[in-house]
Amino acid sequence: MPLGIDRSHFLADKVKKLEKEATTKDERIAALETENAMLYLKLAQLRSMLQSTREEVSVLQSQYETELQFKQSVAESAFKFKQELDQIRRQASSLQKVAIDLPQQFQKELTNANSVIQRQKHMFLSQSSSMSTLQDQLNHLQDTLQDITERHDKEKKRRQELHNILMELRGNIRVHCRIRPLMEFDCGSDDTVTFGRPGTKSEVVVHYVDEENICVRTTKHNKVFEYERVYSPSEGQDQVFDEVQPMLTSLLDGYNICIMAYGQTGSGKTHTMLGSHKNEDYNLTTDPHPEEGVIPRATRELFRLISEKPPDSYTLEVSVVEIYNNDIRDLLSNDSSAKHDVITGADGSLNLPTLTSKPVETVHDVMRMVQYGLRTRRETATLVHEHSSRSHLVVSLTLTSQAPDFFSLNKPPTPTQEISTGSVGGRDRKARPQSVTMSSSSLSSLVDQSTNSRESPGPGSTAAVIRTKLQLVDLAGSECVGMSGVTGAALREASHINKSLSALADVLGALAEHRSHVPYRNSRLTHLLQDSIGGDAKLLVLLCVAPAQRYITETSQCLGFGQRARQVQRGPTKRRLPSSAEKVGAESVHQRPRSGPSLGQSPR
Ligand SMILES: Nc1ncnc2c1ncn2[C@@H]1O[C@H](COP(=O)(O)OP(=O)(O)OP(=O)(O)O)[C@@H](O)[C@H]1O
Repeated sequence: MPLGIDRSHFLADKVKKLEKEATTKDERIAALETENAMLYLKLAQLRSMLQSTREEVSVLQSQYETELQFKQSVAESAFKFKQELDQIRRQASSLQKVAIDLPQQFQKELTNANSVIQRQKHMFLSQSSSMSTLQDQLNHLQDTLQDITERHDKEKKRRQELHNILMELRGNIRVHCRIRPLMEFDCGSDDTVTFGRPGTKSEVVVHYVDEENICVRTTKHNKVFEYERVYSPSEGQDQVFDEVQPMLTSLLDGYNICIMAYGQTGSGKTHTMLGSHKNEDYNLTTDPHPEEGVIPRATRELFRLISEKPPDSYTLEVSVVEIYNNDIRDLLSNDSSAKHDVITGADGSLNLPTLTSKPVETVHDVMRMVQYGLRTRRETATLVHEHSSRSHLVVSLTLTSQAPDFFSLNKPPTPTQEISTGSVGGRDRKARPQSVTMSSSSLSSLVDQSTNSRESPGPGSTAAVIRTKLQLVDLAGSECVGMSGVTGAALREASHINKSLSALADVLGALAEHRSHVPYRNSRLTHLLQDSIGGDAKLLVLLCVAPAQRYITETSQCLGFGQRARQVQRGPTKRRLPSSAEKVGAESVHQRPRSGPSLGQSPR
């Protein structure tokens, strides 16, 4: 083969091949381009699908996230619930345990409580048995105490009775002592702020110890005084009168009675005997008043006792006398300045023949008479207090029994007493013998007035007349002239008061020491009260004391006076008897030596 032909062939072939290949390729390209377009389309479709898918995915994503969150929160809640559940389970299981233990524990505690109750019950039973033993012992002790108290009271009463009998047998003077409360005027010129303070003049130095003892306590000494009865400052008028009351029955039994208040000025004598100055006119009423004193109370009691007796069997008369500057003045007389004197009768009896004596029928009558007398009684305002009594006041109540059967109305006489009767209203001295034996000098005049005014029982009547007298004495107060600050006439009064009171003390001293001479006549006071002091009246001295230091000298003197009075022994008190009266009256001077020297040696 030639090289040029072959090569063109080859090239033609080749071109042809290439052309074929190119056509194939073009076809291929067209196909590919179609395919590519298709693919683009598809791609677009796919893209839009992708887009929507993406959106869906995003929605789903967000849903998923929401769900995831929800799931998470559910999971969290579930976890929490689980935890709570676990806790509840745990609690339930512990509760279960407790529930299981509880009955056992309860049972245990119940058992314990039962045993405690049993123990307590046992203790209670043993305690209540010891309590009841103690209660029994207490009851027993209380019974014993009550028994002892009753026995003590009985013994005390018995002792008091025996003491009283002994006193009566000896003829002792009963002495009571009343301590008044501290009053504003006890300060004197001191500052009232220091009222009652220790170291001041109003300091309380007089102390109530018990019903029978009083103590004076100062920086220098302590001294105890004993009396039949001591009244504390808190005891009132009624308590004082409770002690006085039994004496009044004696008056109806035929004994003379004298109650005398003694003490320094301002110590409460007038308060005790009449009542408080604060009560207008000392309470001149018929009705009882809590503050009224011994005089209205005694009068009321006398009328009460009389009301228990047959009508008209007793009559009462009153006389009111003052001893002022050693003169006796009749405060019921129209002429109260007239002086009266004690007259000694032929039989030795004492009389005040000129004295006024008024019949009385009610307490009001008596108090009206006393009031009348008080209006003229001398009073002066002193530095101690504004109503200082400047005279001794003696209110006498004379009781006349007109009972024909006196002794059936009263106690039977003792064998030593002589009984006879006299004709009432007769002029024969034997017909009115009791009047002569009266301790007061006013008696004779009273006898004359009353016997004359009485309706006489017919001739041959055997009616007995018996007179007894109640003397109620409010003494003027002893006073320290410096302290009371009186001058001029008042100083003279004070001097008379002090003199008469010291005469009274001298009489008691002489009686107590059984001296042969008893100086009754040294003063009108002692002369007037001679029969009551040295004679046979039942005599009660009411000492009145103020508690303040400023009066210590006067108080000590007063308490000493009381001690001296207690030592006086006058022999048995004599009962008034209708027939023996004159005899007793005539003998009164001579009989006294039997009871002790003091009784027989009164100077007449
Ligand atoms: N126990 C008492 N309770 C209350 N007040 C009392 C008591 N005792 C006395 N008094 C009062 O003290 C004052 C003086 O008393 P009272 O006038 O009785 O004294 P007195 O001793 O009679 O004096 P004088 O001797 O100067 O007349 C009065 O205001 C009185 O009311």
